[in-house]
Amino acid sequence: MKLYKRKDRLLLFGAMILGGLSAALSAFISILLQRIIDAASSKDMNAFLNLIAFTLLYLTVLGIIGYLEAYCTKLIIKNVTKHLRADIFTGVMNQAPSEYTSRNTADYLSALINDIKMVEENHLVPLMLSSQMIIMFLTTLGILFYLSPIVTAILFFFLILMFLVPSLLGRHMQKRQDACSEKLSEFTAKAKDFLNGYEVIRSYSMLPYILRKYAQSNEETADKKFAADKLLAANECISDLLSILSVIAIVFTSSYLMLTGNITIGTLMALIQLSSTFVAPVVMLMQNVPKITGIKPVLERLEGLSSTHASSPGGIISPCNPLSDPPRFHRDLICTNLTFGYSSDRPVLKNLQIQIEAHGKYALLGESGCGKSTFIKLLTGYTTAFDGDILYDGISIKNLSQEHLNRLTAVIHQNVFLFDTDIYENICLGETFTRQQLDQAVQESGISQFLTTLDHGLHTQVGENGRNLSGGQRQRIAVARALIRRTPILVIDEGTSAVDLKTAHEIEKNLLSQKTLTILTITHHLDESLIQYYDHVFHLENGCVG
Ligand SMILES: Nc1ncnc2c1ncn2[C@@H]1O[C@H](COP(=O)(O)OP(=O)(O)OP(=O)(O)O)[C@@H](O)[C@H]1O
Repeated sequence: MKLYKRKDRLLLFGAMILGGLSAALSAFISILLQRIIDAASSKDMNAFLNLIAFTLLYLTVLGIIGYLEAYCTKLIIKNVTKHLRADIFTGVMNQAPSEYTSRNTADYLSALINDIKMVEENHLVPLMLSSQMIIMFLTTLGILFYLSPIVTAILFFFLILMFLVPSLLGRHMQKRQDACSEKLSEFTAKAKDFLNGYEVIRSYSMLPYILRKYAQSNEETADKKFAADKLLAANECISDLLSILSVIAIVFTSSYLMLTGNITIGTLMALIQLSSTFVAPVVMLMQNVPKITGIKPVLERLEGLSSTHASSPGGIISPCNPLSDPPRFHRDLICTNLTFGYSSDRPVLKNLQIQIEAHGKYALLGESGCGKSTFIKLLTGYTTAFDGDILYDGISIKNLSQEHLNRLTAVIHQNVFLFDTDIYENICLGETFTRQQLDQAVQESGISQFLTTLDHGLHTQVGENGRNLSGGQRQRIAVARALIRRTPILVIDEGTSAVDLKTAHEIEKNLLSQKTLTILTITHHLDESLIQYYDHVFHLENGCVG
């Protein structure tokens, strides 16, 4: 994962130059101060008036450079966070299904929101500030040395002390930032779970229990954040103390130098002013370096999720064009000795042998938990980590891209997911279909039966995960979504279970009567009146087909 794209690196360079320029110019205020005081103490009116004009010019230039630098900084933050969000989202969505489901979705949300915020606050901003502070420090050092080498030597002593502190705290800071990011991710998962469970929480009066659990998670998250902040606070306190100490030492030393006639009052004032501009960058660096080093584990985690790292068997899945690119399936789908388990010690499917002829109608029957959905997952490319083989027209699934598989097989799931948009978009899913294709899918899926009751027809909003529709209506959208793509193989995984018996019967009968469609229906029990339409019924028991 590249944190900065080429354009951003140029911008970063520009911002650093401008920041450095602005910092260097700020340091020169001490020289200006020295000249003004010396002109006043020597009663030189001419020099005094010139200095007023110069100061006005100096402030204008400082203001313009300061604004440009701030503008570039904000632009970099915008660009980097935007492309990080894009990279991570693309990476997550391109993971193989088995990899995607191995993590909680809240982990992904936390990476996209919390971790990117952490990168902004603990990497981008401190990095920009640090580079600016380094230039400010070097310029101040040069001026200081020019004014008084003794004072510079004293400041150097404090400087070494100041640099020692962040290097001692850096590793602890890393651990605490990492722990904080993990806790935030856990907290997001819990909050998401509880919010999704709103209805169960209400109907089972479990709010006090949930509030207790939430409070515990909230407290643990706050504690982890506080643990990281405590270390930062200690770091800030030590650096502040050292900076005050160094200013005091400078005031005494330069006053002594003035008492002994070694420097003018203007130089004394300039040295005092410089001591604070010398210390300020060091303090800033002390406070920011641990943040930059501490964010490393978070960056590594984001790297693991980003699109440049994520592995996908078929690469990035691009949408296919249903009109120009018709899929082909003309012989059979064969599973030979198919064995798979989510853990190596507990196989769900054992030496499964199944042959499905093109255009045939098949049913797979089995009790709950016997592995029916797992079988469908394997057919549709969930993972290739199984024994045996799955052959589409003689080609192993391991040699087919995910995109190709998607064009061969459509699944109507029992639990339908709907996007929070209208019915039309939930059917077309971003692809373009003709009016005729859309009408046909709406008709065959049974959507037409309830469409007239909706004010906005196909453009009715379905709400979050389709909450404005009934379970049966949601399932009919899922049927239309699968049908409109005209994939040669259609898998119905209890896909009409939420529809009333009459409608389910009609939809299934209609699908089974389509001659060119290969159908595999997965169910606990089959509608007796439809058995005649099936070429074969498989019985799945203990992971084997009987
Ligand atoms: N992601 C997963 N990780 C671990 N085990 C899983 C996972 N998904 C399913 N299982 C287990 O695999 C077995 C088969 O589950 P599967 O969902 O395939 O059954 P099913 O026949 O479709 O059940 P149902 O008819 O109730 O939907 C079950 O014992 C289940 O606990």
